[in-house]
Amino acid sequence: MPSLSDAARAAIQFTGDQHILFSSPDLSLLGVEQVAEYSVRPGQDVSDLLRDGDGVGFVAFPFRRGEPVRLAVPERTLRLEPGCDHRMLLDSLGPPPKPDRAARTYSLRPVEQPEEWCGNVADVAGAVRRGELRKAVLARRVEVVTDAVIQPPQVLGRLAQTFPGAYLFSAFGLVGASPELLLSKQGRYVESKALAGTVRRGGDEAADRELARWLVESPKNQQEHRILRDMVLETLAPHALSVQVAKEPQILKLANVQHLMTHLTVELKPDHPPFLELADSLHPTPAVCGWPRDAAYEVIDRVEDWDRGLYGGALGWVDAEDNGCLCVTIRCAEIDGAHATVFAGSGIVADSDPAEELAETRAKLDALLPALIAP
Ligand SMILES: C=C(O[C@@H]1C=C(C(=O)O)C=C[C@H]1O)C(=O)O
Repeated sequence: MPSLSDAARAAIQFTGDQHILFSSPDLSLLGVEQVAEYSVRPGQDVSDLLRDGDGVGFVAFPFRRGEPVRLAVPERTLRLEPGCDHRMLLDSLGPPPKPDRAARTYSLRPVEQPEEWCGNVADVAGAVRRGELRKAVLARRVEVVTDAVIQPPQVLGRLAQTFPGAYLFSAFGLVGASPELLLSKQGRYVESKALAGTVRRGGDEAADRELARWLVESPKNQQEHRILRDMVLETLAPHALSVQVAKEPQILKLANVQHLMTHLTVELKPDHPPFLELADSLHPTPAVCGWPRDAAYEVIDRVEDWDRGLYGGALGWVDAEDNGCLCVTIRCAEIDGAHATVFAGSGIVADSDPAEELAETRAKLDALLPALIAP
């Protein structure tokens, strides 16, 4: 297995926790040294900005369409190609600077009161039953307060252990391990791994299989998934020479939950739009917003009195040759010193049960909380 060069190690040591990192199972990128940050429009040609650095930029779409997309261009980007264990990058960050002292206390506080959030779920399910929209994704937050600084590299290291197949990121003030691929592009080929429909894990293989079968046979989850699958397919189809997609969703099994997943591979027409523009046409998908998009935004505005910021957005990289990879910005936390805010959302359709949706967000939060509060 190839290892990092000494120069790369030195660069990483040099940047301490100023690094910006995005890691997929087959490629890890670590941006180092003076990161220039720009606000860009998704249709903008960013290749000149990228060439001011070394040809790669880290990108974050906020949840809200129309808000500027953030592009951070590092002077140097370290790449680990397929075959490398992306955890090597994290390991090579070395032990994070020792906190003044170990954390002794942790407190967790749901920012949205669970009863109120459940009331909103019932309200939105009613709107779906009345035909105002087909699906909306409602989110909630948990605040973590501890008595020592939370170290992003440490959190990332724990997430990498628990979620080895995830898109890991530590960038733009967020740390997370997303299971969902909005879009990746290599030359004329794009891929998307759309997730919607969730069930918890069981205690053993047999229980997992039983729960997965329930998920596959659940009309409510199939409907949530179908809305997403159709939208992704219909958005990419006009640009496609060919599309490969299975008729039925697969099960994606994570450490905390199982999802329905549709994996699409598309060969683009030669005159296809650039990567960020294609990603923008998908974003935000019904996995994090709902459908129709405008009606879902309206419902979210009505019941959520906070700004999702980058949560529910898309995060990843783009290069000067118009290749790139963006995951859906979920299963993540905003870290600020000894304070973190963790996000989780859930797709609401006509027969959503508030208590079940609340339990689903709890299972999703389980992806992050142990990594933040591990002693
Ligand atoms: C919105 C989130 O997750 C999304 C919602 C899902 C669902 O409702 O079943 C499943 C996967 C994700 O696309 C989140 O984790 O915050």
